[in-house]
Amino acid sequence: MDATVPELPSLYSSLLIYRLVYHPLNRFPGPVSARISDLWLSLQAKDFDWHKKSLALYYKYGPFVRIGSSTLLIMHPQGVPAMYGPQSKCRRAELYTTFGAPYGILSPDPAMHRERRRIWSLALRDSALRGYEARIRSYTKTFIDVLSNAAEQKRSLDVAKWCTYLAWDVMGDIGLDQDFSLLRTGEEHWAFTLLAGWTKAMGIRLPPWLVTLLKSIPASGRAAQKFDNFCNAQLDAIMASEKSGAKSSMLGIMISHAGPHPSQDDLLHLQSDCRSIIFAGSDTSASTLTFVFYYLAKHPEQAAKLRQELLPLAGPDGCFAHQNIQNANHLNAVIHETLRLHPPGSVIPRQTPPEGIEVDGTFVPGNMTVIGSQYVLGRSEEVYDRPLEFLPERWHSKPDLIKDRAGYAPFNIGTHYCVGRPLALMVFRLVIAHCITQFDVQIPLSYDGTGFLDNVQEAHTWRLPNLQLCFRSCMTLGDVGGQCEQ
Ligand code: HEM
Repeated sequence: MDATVPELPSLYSSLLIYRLVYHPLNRFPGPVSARISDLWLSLQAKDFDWHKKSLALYYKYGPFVRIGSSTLLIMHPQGVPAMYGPQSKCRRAELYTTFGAPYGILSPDPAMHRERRRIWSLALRDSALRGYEARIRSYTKTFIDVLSNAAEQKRSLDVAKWCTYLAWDVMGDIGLDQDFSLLRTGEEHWAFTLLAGWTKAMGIRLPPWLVTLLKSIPASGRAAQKFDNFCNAQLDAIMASEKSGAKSSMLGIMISHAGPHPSQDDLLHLQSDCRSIIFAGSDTSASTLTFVFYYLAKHPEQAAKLRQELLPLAGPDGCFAHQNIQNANHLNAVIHETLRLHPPGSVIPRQTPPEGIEVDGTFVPGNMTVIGSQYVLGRSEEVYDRPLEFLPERWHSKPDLIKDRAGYAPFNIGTHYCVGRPLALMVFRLVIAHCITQFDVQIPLSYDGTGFLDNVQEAHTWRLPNLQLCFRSCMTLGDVGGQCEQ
């Protein structure tokens, strides 16, 4: 029977007493208000600095912190295999239902996820990646033209903005067979501005029931609908060209898999996967490249080391083939070290199985939401020696600087690990190799760059502030010398 209005106070008091006194997560420490309401997390996340706040919780309470009525933050390296690993029985948490599920690769249904993942893997297998390589090089060349222009004029440029344009152009072309020309025109595209607004709103981490409610309100649902329409239009455009035989993009490969007469379900899967290509593949790559350039500007000795490793691997025209650099130790180490310190998509929720899970001897009850934090693990003395320093050598010549390898999983592990990992790494290697062998990266004289890390925001992926850096052609370094002005 439904509770009547006079019964509501006693219902809420019982709920309050249960959450405060009898709840199975009660033995875990954490702020008292977090025990009472899941809105506590949204209030913390609303300033888009949850990464800093979770680190503060780790320092105050340790690796297990209760951050919601039934939500536990687990910042223990062994929590990674326990929550996400191949043997883990944890499932995707309810949050995923707000990402357009039940269709596409983000579906919480294991069988549906397996099938969509198989199709994504076809679009990202080695032979497909080889087909994408020349296109990545072509956008890298346009990116280098932008850097060269600024270098010739001895002015700095906003690396965060240009890396974002590069990432969007690459994903647009490889993912959707569309040249959005952001690098060439230097102009934003409205669809990406919309997506940025939407991911930022998602970064507030409202409880899933509230997100669903807000999406049903016409005004707030309109932006999401406009973005969905944009994605669906991309799909329609490729389907039209598919009929004339073009299968050169990830989405094209997925469409061709559905056959000449896709069912309504096939279409819904493709629409959802089209959104995932855009959502998962662009901001993640843009922020990683931006952080790489930031660290190379701060650590010129690392840039020199990279150059020394890479120059002998270049072809006669100065270009790099991915197969020649994919095993370059220091290049890979710079990427790993950057992802260790700034993992995009660090907060990944899971639901524990009814029997619960064990993390290094600590029992976590069943049917709870558990969340890891790669950001915190990347800064933990339990996982790394000198965790706050940028030391790529820990990934090859100084392995002692890593204490527990289980803690490093920026692409996640297990059934849901990032299917785009090989593509992302290929893009990073090609862009970094071409840029760092042609340019020296510097922080301008009049801008010390210290505010950059402080002002980075976290909203599912990173939201980056302006990062002004100078690129100086390696050829001209000798004759002019010194740093450029902002
Ligand atoms: C720096 C680059 C990237 C990072 C750090 C990253 C990270 C991640 C992480 C942590 C997950 C796991 C999410 C979960 O368990 O729920 C994931 C999943 C996923 N990523 Fe990435 N990603 C990156 C780039 C890409 C790219 C370029 C693409 C697309 C081409 C992509 C597509 C996906 C997809 C589709 C999934 C869902 C996989 C599944 O559910 O089976 N990612 N990514």
